[in-house]
Amino acid sequence: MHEATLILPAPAKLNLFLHILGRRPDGYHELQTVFQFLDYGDELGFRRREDGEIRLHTAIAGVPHDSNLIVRAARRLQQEAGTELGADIWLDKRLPMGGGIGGGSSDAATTLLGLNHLWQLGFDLERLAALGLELGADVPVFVRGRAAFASGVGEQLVPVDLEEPWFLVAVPQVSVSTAEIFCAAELTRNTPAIRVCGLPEGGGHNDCQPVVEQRYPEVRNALNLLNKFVPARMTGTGACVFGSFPNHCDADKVSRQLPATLPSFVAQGRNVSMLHRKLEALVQEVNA
Ligand SMILES: C[C@](O)(CO)[C@H](O)COP(=O)(O)OP(=O)(O)OC[C@H]1O[C@@H](n2ccc(N)nc2=O)[C@H](O)[C@@H]1O
Ligand SMILES: Nc1ncnc2c1ncn2[C@@H]1O[C@H](COP(=O)(O)OP(=O)(O)OP(=O)(O)O)[C@@H](O)[C@H]1O
Repeated sequence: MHEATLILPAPAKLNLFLHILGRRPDGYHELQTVFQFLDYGDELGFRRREDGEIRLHTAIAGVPHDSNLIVRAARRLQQEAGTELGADIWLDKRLPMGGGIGGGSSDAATTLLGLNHLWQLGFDLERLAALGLELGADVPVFVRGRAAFASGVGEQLVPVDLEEPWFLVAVPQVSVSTAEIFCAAELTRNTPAIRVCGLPEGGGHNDCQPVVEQRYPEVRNALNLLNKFVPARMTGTGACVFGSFPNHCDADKVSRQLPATLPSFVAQGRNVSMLHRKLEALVQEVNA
């Protein structure tokens, strides 16, 4: 990482609710959700190469180099731009995999924006979000960097201005496959569409939660534990569960009461992604 010339965050997201409205003929699900970013995430380092090679120097156990979303995002951007430049990339992985907090998708988005900057491509967010959607349904929101009400398969985004509470995120020690939950016969797919963009009255619900609770006792236990202190909900297709607090101190107090078998972290909800804050600061530095 110390050889990197550009270091950027890849923040986590929460799905504050997740309604499944139906299934499309291609198997993807129509959904409605609200995404908010956390001020906690992975960190990526980049350095330009002149020989066109894309080299990720940090391995993730179980993910081959060429399947890593970081490498796939870099190659896709390279191809789209027709550039002969390449990159060395380093990753400080902090987000749990299969946690429903979007780690892989956020890494991909940071790669698209980071290399767009490093290679001076000048692609706008619209174009980068379209490339991101080819890599995963959750990538566009990370590319756009604004808390959003999402519909379609998660790619139709309307920015929303939410409160920015502190969240306690508990991390059950299990990885949940998004595809497995969306394929589940018992998943309900008939929540009526809400018409106003934002949080529904009562905060909505997560249709994936009952399915995951049934199949993964670790997630059920985490919800039971957290529910003793605060109304708890699962994010995305799990495994992480969260509750919100008005300040850091209250969230921290509860986190210290959770058993050692259930790791957790405290982070603030953010309407503007840390990635975009950092890139805007870089651009201002250059212009100063
Ligand atoms: C559950 C969410 O995390 C909510 O933010 C996302 O919708 C999932 O986004 P993601 O992890 O980027 O998902 P992808 O990598 O595109 O898809 C993983 C798998 O989830 C299923 N999938 C995903 C999104 C969607 N709207 N409908 C689906 O049915 C598909 O079976 C797909 O094979
Ligand atoms: N850079 C990466 N970081 C994490 N996972 C990656 C990466 N590249 C590829 N993957 C693969 O993607 C899978 C999903 O990872 P991810 O951490 O994004 O899950 P998630 O938090 O459940 O995502 P989402 O909320 O988008 O469903 C992993 O199990 C892994 O096989």
